[in-house]
Amino acid sequence: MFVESLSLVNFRNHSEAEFQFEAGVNCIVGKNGSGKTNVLDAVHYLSMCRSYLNPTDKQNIRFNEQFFVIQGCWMKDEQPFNLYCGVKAGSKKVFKKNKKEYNRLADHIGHFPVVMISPYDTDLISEGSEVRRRWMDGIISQFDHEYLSDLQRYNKVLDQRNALLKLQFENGFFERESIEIWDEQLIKYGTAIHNKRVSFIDAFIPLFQHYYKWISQEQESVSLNYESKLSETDFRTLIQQAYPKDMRVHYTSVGIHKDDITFLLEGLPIKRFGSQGQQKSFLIALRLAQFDWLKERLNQTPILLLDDIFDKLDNLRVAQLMELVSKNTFGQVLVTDTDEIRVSAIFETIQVKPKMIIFNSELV
Ligand SMILES: Nc1ncnc2c1ncn2[C@@H]1O[C@H](COP(=O)(O)OP(=O)(O)OP(=O)(O)O)[C@@H](O)[C@H]1O
Repeated sequence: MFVESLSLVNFRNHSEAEFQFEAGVNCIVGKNGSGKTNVLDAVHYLSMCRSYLNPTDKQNIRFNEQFFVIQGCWMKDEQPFNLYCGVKAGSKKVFKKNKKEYNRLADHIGHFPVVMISPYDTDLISEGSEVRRRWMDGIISQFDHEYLSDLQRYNKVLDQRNALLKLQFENGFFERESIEIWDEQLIKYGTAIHNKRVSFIDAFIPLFQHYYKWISQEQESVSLNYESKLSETDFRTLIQQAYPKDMRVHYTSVGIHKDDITFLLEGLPIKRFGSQGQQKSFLIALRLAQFDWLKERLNQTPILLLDDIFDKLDNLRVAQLMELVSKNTFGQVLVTDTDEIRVSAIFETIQVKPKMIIFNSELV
């Protein structure tokens, strides 16, 4: 599967732009701020129905414009698929496959997979638990649509339960029976989600450890620890125990919306104890494992988007990584860099001839 062409109108800094890609390695080269990452993000949009960089659709419209359109032609099993995403200020996002609009965006997820490796991945380590939950949910949802609907239902019920807790608090009374109405559904969806998260992390760890060892060439041990109160106590007991607290804070204080994943290096949180180099290797290993995971589950090779990887690693590591991803087991790769000479030299060392797309920022 690969993206053959892409056209952008008013998407971030691109007023109008068209790109043709090859099925193998493609290199987008241009100055800082010329819009290379935005091209990768447009590919991400057509795959995941949302931006990798900015989850608020409207903020991706070019400044002072009213809409953006991204269109792309994907080749999958030798069939072309025309994907369309349109966002207009004040209207609902429109997403189409072969001119037919989706009723539910969830139906698109998992059919045109991509994996992005980006400098913003550091958020996975440095930011709060929500970012890590979103990462895990994003992967599981691509191959398990039941998981995605359970998650959507869970979040809906959670919002309703929280709204009721708040309303009762504002009106100065507490009526447990009316809140309990929401508990059954919360327990049902929450427990199913929790079980799937446990299985995912268990199966994902060995893949991730394999890639970490490969990229770091070090012997240090790394792991992922899924943290959830539901692993110690069943959700029903937790919810009942939490009533006094929920009443006080007027929101639901236990559940899978509080889960986290700790990234471990030698058994300690990498956030506090890992060097910058170790953190970079950790994140790349996480993404490569994600790639393998999706490829196996979806029976479809994701497109690999490598943003600014050359600034992240030393030349030797970059060459090693490029050699890996240029092999047949990886499919289409889109790479960005600022330096044409550097990027050409690296690909020459590994005897790969990428398609070069050179940005002339004046055209943007
Ligand atoms: N909504 C928007 N409208 C217009 N321009 C935007 C919008 N959002 C971002 N930009 C512009 O896009 C540019 C950044 O694009 P992008 O991150 O793709 O560049 P890049 O070529 O990847 O840069 P670098 O090499 O520094 O990573 C910035 O100039 C930014 O101001």
